[in-house]
Amino acid sequence: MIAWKDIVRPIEAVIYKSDCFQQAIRVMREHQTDLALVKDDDNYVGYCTLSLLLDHIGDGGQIDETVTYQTDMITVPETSEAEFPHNITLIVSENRKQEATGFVTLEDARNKMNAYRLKELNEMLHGSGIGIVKMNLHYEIEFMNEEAESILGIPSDFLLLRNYKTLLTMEKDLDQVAQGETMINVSSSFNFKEMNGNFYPLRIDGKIKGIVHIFSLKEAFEKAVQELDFVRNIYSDLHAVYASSQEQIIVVDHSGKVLRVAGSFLENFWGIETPEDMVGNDWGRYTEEKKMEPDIFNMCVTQRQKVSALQTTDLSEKLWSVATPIYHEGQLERVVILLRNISEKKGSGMGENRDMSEQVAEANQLGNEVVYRSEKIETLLAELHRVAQMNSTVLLEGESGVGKEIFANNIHTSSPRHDQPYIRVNCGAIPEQLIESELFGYERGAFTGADRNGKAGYFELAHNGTLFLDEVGELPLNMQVKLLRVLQEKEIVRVGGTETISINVRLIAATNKDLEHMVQMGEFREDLYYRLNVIPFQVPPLRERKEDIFPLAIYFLEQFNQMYSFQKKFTSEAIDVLEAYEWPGNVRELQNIVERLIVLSQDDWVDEDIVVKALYGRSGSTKEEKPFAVEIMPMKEAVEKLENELIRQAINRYKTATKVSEVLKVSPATISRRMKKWKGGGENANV
Ligand SMILES: Nc1ncnc2c1ncn2[C@@H]1O[C@H](COP(=O)(O)OP(=O)(O)OP(=O)(O)O)[C@@H](O)[C@H]1O
Repeated sequence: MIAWKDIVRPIEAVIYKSDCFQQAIRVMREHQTDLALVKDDDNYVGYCTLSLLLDHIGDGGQIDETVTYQTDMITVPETSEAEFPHNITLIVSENRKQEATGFVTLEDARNKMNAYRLKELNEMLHGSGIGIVKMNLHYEIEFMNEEAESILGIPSDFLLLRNYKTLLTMEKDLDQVAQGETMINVSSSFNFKEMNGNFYPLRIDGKIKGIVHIFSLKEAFEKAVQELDFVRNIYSDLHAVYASSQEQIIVVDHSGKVLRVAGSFLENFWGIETPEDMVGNDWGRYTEEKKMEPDIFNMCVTQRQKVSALQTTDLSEKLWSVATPIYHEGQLERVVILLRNISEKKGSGMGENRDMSEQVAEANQLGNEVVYRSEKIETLLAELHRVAQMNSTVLLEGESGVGKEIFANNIHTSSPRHDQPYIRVNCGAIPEQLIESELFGYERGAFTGADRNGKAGYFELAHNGTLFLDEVGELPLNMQVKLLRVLQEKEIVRVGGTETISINVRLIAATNKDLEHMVQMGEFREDLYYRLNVIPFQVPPLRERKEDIFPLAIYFLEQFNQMYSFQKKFTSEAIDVLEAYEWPGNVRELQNIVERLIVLSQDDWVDEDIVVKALYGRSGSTKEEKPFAVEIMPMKEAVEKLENELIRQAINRYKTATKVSEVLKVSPATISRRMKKWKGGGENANV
């Protein structure tokens, strides 16, 4: 605000109402001014100007006559804001004691105000790259800011009062602006500088008094437009990412006001229909209503660090949250809260919908809980549960470590046989010569070293229950014949015995081999294959159900935390890296990695860096070695990075350069060239 005291000048030339013209001339001469204030006793009642005196004499008046004066004058408090009154020419300011402290004519006041404003504008625009030139209606430059000087490359001393119109080269006609037209986005050049800007008519009291040119260097302008475009693209990309993410992102300012809500909105949790309903509200409102507990925002603000927590909502659902504080110059500015719905991670046990911590607790006891979130596993489990009610043989196929055993166990526990024995046999782990006696048992004295009393085999032990033959593809051919016979006749004869024993067993077989291919190669009996393949199920590899990585990682983390008495947590970036990995070793590999991470991490946070190191055998902190992530970089570099990442992932999955080239539809030479480059120490040398 500009106050009157900032623009008035001291009162010096004063005459009295009763003084004559001669006295007025003397006072003005003495103070070298053309204006004197007129006083009546202690009050100022008007002012007398030199032109008034001249008019008086010109009209034949005498100089010894009593002075005449003007009264279009007001008195204002000196601290009030300078605002221009109508029909007034002179303003006198006074202090609290109502003593006059200064005066100013309206015209002077306007000029001073303009000078102030220009100074302020100049300061505001300092470093902004925006130049301002003000010219009068003769196009003479009357003012230019420092930015204009530096853009034009010529000091204002040299340019002031020069004709801007003749200096500037442009296609448009400045006369039109002088007539009131505003010109936007006009290209012009001056002193070899290309500029882009707007011309405005300058109106004072409704009349056009000049022209203002506001401009920036064209290259800076174009760069800004490109940057804006870039930012806009990133913004819409981010929105697309948010929209497809399974996370909820809430940005809260330091005072607790919700600034932004993005991502898959967790409508079920709070009964809030759209993200907009939340923006502008106080975060405390949601915690007061016990929408989520504990209050992750408060935890983050008080602990002044990134925190994570399992939160319960008022509908008893579970969220896994990470709150990250953002500081600016040491002050907390915002907290970014990332929420994941983990209630949807269903446990399979008898179809209930249980949350993560219950699953963990139970699984710790049982160790056979199926943790998942993907549709694929949901469908698979639903089918397994249906099949579990019957007695049919089930064949579980899938890569090593996908969880076949856990699904087999699940069939048993959800079948009517669940309170009967469940026997698991790893066919690949029993020495060949013992397989028969292990499966079917033996009679006393059947062979040297055998138990004196004889022993029941797995089939007998599993009577009325379930027998799970894991790695069934490892059975030698002669055993396959015997197994087939048992399956057909539903009876066994112990080794060394003669008596047939009826058995009622539900068989589940599993393999990570391609049994059909083995049949073609003569390595597996076709008749047994069809016997086993009554109801086949494919357990999909982890890379085809990436949604399961997060719940599984948290599940194993909790298990190992308990085992090692740790309280470690993943950062969300660490989870991102886990989700981006291809997991050739499937869930077993994930389980092993989580254990390694928990043991290796130095503090309570398992971060991105350590995960990258564990998965790729190198540190994530070296820029080139990070797994692919969107970041701002030169396009060429980004393309190469993407190509490297594609090739790396393809190698992880398909192992050979020929297959990789087939999948990526490039020549094998391209792949091997790139691999050579890595080996030579270039990017992704550790792939
Ligand atoms: N969905 C799951 N939820 C919880 N744990 C799982 C899940 N899937 C696999 N696991 C765990 O991962 C490990 C490997 O699983 P499992 O042994 O069942 O795999 P598999 O397919 O039978 O492997 P293989 O073919 O090598 O025998 C086990 O410790 C198992 O408990």
